[in-house]
Amino acid sequence: GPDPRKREALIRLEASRRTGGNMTLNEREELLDSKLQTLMQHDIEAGPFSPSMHFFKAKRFIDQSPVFSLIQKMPKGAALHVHDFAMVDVDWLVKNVTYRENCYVCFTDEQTVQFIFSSGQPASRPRCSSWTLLRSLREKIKNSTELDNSFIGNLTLFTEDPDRDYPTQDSVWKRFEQAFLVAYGLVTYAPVFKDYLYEGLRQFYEDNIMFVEIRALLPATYELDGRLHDKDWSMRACQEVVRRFTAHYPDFLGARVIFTVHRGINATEAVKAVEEAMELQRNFPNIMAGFDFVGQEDLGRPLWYFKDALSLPEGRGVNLPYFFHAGETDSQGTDVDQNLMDALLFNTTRIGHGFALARHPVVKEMSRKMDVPIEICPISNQVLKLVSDLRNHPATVLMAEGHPLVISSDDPALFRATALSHDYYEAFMGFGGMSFNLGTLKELVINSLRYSSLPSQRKKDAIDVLLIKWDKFVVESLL
Ligand SMILES: O=c1[nH]cnc2c1ncn2[C@@H]1O[C@H](CO)[C@@H](O)[C@H]1O
Repeated sequence: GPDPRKREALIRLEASRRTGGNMTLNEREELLDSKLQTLMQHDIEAGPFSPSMHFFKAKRFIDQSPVFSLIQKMPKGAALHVHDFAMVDVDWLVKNVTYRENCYVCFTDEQTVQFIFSSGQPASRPRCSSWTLLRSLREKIKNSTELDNSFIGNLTLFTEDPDRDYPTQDSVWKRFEQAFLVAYGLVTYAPVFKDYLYEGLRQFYEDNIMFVEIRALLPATYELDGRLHDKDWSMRACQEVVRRFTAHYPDFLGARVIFTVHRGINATEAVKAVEEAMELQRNFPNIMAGFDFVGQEDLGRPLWYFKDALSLPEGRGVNLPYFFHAGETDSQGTDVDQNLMDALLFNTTRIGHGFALARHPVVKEMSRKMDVPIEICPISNQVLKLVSDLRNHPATVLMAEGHPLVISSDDPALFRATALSHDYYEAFMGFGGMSFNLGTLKELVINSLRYSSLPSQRKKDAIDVLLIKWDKFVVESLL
């Protein structure tokens, strides 16, 4: 029969390969780890949470889990994959922003709403009721709770029965893009744009995050009289807000912007976008991190279609880092399914999602050799219907193999999730079950800074600060 010692050695070898498997834990960390293992065991056995449960149903169970509360207190380093207008809990948008002066609402024929701030009656829009000043509407209906709840419903995807409400990927993506449009009129009002970013950083900081990279469309912002501001204004606004925030919270390291455009644009528009990105990179080197495409990958153009635009920086000797979304798809063998390969050929710094990676063995090897990490966003992948049971997520395999990766949250506000903690919980409990331990979490949080776009010295300092925070977290969690 098999040699038991050889069996032991193989088990240890395999454990050492997985994410965090090679982390050496000190005595205190070992203590916390055994406590953590007990808590995990309890969550797995006592239920009713299971990684097969949709996040919208699982959330109230996760919220009561002691593992979750430990993860909330854990310093999480950086959030590297989040979208501009999906950062702030929508309660803030409704309770704070829509209660400001000069806020108008109109009701669309698709059961949704639009907002605008204006000093006078705004020009009416097609397929939308005439604009009503929210203050007058609220005075008229007296009790605004129902109205406010309907706004919250419009701004998120949250529902009791996600499978009934979103039967297909296309239907959930349609609602998803609609929700961004509802927020649009609020967050592009210039004063709100700044306040939104500040509040977003505050909510991320509160979730024990030190640094954020934001995928931002940088749309024109507007003033009460309709005057518009351009991307330079938005970048300066980001710079100013980040400075103000870090002055107030000195242990926060800041935020950087990955300029994004929709992948539905044509080749000429792409050239213009890449040129704009190069200019932003030149003018705002501290806060600008690079360039990416967004939107539903299956419906958009493949990366290879944009090859001329994407080759411009190299041709001009300009450094424009790429952070491409790729492989956020179930399609196989289509042009879009080549995006993973092309992202690497264009020297992407990281890969957003990479859900299709397991089906591309050569790309997988390349990304490992090039040390290009995959940004895994478990809740987003579940809500947008790439996977239902998280135990079937390709990240289970990637983490078992110790593939370079980071955990992020994509659009926490739309999923009613915390900045990063719910995604960490889902990844931790879903992708590894009892095979994960404190070392897994430690490697994930270190990865988040290691694979950030911070320049190397700042990165080193950031990891030092993180490790000090980590030790403090370990000690405090043992009390
Ligand atoms: O997971 C994602 N994949 C691709 N695009 C996304 C994802 N989440 C959000 N957006 C895109 O980001 C824009 C707001 O900045 C949204 O309009 C949406 O198209």
